[in-house]
Amino acid sequence: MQLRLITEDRLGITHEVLALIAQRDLDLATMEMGLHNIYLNVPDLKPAARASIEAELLAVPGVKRVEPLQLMPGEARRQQLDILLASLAQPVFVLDREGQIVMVSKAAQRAARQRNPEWIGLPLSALLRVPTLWEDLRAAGGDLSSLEVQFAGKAWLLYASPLLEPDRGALSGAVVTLRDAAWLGEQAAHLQRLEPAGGLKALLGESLPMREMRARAERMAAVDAPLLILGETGTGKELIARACHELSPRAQAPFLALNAAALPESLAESELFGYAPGAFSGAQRGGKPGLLEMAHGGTVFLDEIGEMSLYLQAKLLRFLNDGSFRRVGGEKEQKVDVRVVSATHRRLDQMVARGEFREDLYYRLNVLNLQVAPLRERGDDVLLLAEHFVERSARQIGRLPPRLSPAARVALRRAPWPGNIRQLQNLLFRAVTVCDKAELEVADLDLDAQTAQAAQLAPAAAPGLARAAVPADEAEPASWAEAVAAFEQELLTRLFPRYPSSRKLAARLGISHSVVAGKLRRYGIGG
Ligand SMILES: Nc1ncnc2c1ncn2[C@@H]1O[C@H](COP(=O)(O)OP(=O)(O)OP(=O)(O)O)[C@@H](O)[C@H]1O
Repeated sequence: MQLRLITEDRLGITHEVLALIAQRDLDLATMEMGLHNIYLNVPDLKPAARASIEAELLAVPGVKRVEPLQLMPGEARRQQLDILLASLAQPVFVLDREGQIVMVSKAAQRAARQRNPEWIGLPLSALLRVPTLWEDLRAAGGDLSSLEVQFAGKAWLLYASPLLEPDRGALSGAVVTLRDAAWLGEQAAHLQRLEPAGGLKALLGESLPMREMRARAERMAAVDAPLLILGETGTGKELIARACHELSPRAQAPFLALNAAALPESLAESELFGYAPGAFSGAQRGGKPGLLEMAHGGTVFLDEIGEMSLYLQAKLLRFLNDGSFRRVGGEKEQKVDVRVVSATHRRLDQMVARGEFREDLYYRLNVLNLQVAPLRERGDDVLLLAEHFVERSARQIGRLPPRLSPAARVALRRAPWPGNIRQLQNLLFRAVTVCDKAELEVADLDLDAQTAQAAQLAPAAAPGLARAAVPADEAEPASWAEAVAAFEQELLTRLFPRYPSSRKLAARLGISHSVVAGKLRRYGIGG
């Protein structure tokens, strides 16, 4: 039987309690002390004898209360620790000051498929076959992160935190956690998910192109094949890719995105395929898994695929052909199961014709495809989205959402939106944060010169929205020359944000620089 004595803080009280137990000829298995507490484990004490010993203990000066106890505090702590070690999802090892294992999580045993491995007392360096592990850990003050090691036949990343002596701060051991590529993938997916997921419901819009696109996306999400999403910049291609992942059987595994245009070739390669130990000088000694490994079982979204170098295109093609690849600087073939969803604002078919994109890769990526309509072809979705963004921006900064004046609605509806939904979203966020009026006027919208001009060029002003809702491209041109001018202006307005100089535009369109410069001046594009 176990007892807890609540006592005063009096010198000699413990001796008197021990003497009393000894007088009764009882065997004391363990005893623990705390402030105002004495814990006794007396196995031979029978419940029937409890009342009499309690009376004797209470007679000791300073003993205030005596209670039965389920578990001694040390035993309770050990049980809690066992539960903790069993609940950790990753292999965890607690090391002593010699780098020897003193505690192990159940996940480590599960990973190694061993029920009662004899690891306690073994140096972790021997188990992980990294002879210098403890020296390296000590040199790093017990603090190491993402060192690649082999354990139970697969690669893990090792993270260590120091255990320090309370007074001297010297290293008294370390807690070492092993994390696999899938865990890293989940973390990266959380970090990449800037907006709450919401499947196809997150894709607002009731226009015919949007309804058709959602229906098609729903069908394609379920088919486990590469998907290519085509559409202008800012039309929601990434949102659609996420929605397709969430609706697919891979929804529980990570969705990881790489923007091929945002990184130089070598960085994009190591991000996507990872690198092997010692691949670069200065890189982490143990190598690093890439997005493909981290997204195993899930989806990798390759944005701006049209910007991918020919070298990376070849490497990606090989992966799409047989699911295998090598890390940068690595010898070993890796095999993973990942669905590739890619997107571009470029005409890949034309790039193929010009030899800028591999034809074989184009067909591999384009097994399924989705075409996303630009905002100017989505009719009244502009207003629906505008109200949504006004509401959301107001909520974010904690103010009441302003109304859109009728004239502001007409202007929004007529603008060509070369940057599509992203442009609309940014413009309204700016307007809602800068202007504190209850109604946003056209002037508050800060439509840039091109957008404002195009809004004015659109069909005659209408009092209601019904007439104003006619898209600019459906208006009857007065003459051939006006139609050509409208086309040129629309094309240059749309391309200018991506090729923001007459030289870049001329190179993109394959015409002379002076012709482009003249037209930009004529249409007042780019200042
Ligand atoms: N239908 C929609 N409903 C609500 N928000 C949308 C919709 N489409 C896009 N958005 C929002 O617009 C912004 C741009 O979308 P996204 O990044 O998906 O476009 P994108 O086509 O991938 O752009 P880029 O070509 O530049 O990579 C995001 O903030 C997204 O949440």
